[in-house]
Amino acid sequence: MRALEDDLFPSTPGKVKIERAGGAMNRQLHRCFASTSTMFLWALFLVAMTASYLSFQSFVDTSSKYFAASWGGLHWERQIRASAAPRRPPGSAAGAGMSVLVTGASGFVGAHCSLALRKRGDGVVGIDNFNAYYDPSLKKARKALLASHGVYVVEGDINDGRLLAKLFDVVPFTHVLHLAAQAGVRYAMENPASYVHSNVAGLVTLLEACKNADPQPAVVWASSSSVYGLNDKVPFSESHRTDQPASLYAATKKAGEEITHSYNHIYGLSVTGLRFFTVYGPWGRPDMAYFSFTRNILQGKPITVYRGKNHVDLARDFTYIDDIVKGCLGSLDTAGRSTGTGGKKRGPAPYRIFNLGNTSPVTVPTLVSILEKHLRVKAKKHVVEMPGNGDVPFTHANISLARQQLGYKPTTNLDAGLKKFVKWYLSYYGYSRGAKNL
Ligand SMILES: O=C(O)[C@H]1O[C@H](OP(=O)(O)OP(=O)(O)OC[C@H]2O[C@@H](n3ccc(=O)[nH]c3=O)[C@H](O)[C@@H]2O)[C@H](O)[C@@H](O)[C@@H]1O
Repeated sequence: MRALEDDLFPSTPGKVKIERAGGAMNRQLHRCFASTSTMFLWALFLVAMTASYLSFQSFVDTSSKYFAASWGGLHWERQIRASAAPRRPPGSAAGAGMSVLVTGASGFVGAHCSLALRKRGDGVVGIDNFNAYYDPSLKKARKALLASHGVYVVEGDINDGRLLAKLFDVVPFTHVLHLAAQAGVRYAMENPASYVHSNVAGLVTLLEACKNADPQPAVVWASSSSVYGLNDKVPFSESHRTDQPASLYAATKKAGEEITHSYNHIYGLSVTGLRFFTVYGPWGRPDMAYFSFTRNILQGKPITVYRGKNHVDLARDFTYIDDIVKGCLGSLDTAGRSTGTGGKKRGPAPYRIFNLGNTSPVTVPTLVSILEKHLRVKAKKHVVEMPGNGDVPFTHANISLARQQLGYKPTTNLDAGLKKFVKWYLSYYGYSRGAKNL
């Protein structure tokens, strides 16, 4: 059965039939149909134009909303300049002070370093994308803490080259402390693309901005102990093999070391890569074992403890956050200048790599018993063989190079560090007030 619309808007065969029939009546009809189809085409054209206009408008709205809300404008620039201004007393022995762009400033290490820099009088501007890899409310709380000390954190991604260029336009940063990354060894099997996005593409976007900046900043950035991968010579020294990564995470960090080397070589960027060894402490990362174990133990939930082959316990060179902060600030203080300008280097610039570890590995079961002691709760342990998910059986740092060149000297052992972590945890999550709001 033909529908009403079929009669009003005949198909092409119908139109042919009318032409064949001839006659005034048919010509009339033809004109009528011709004008109807022209109207139809015009209507279609108008609908298409309106649709594309509307979608363009919504694109413009969304992006301008994003940019207007996140960055740009005179007020924003004033905030950036104020945050970036060093506040060391004139004539201070430590010099005039640095202006540091800290990426991942609302992350664990980023927040601690930003605060330490600010406290000693350096200028700091943060950038963080507040992604949901772990509870963003913890990142917002760190941001609020930084704001209360006069450190402004821009909400944005290191893949946003326009934003980075704008930041360098507003402030001649002397240093970049690049800590933004997709962290976590095992999560790389779930979301490999996020590692490439942040640790490779994001890194290159950032280095491009640094290379284009005038003056070029010195770059200090977070590599990882995981680059040692299957290396079994202990303790791990910077000269050991790092070409056998055990996870995609490790591979992207190793790629970062090679990528930064090329920017150092071609453009004269001063680069210092820091291989962090399992950093822990207050305001830490909820995805890490010491943190999630604490949460589960307090909630009476079981914890999974991985064990290596032949029932050998896994071990880590757990490093306390305050020691890592000292290593980062020592690296910034000793970083030589970048030598490039206008995309060309004028001479060689420093390229350095340091282990920042604790030099005393502790097994995972020992970590658990220290937590039990400080929490005064017994853990429900579920011991399983380490799955093939990128983990390495142990890490152990040789820190001679960092000691020699940065004056790096870790002073907090795991027991003392976890005591501080537990104190913070209980207070942050309201345990001391009996709220248990986890
Ligand atoms: O040193 C580093 O560079 C890396 O340190 C940590 O990686 P990882 O040492 O694996 O730290 P955790 O995830 O806290 O694991 C610590 C130990 O606990 C074990 N573990 C972890 C989780 C779990 O449920 N059970 C368990 O026994 C792991 O196998 C590992 O031996 C960080 O998560 C990485 O981002 C960082 O780059």
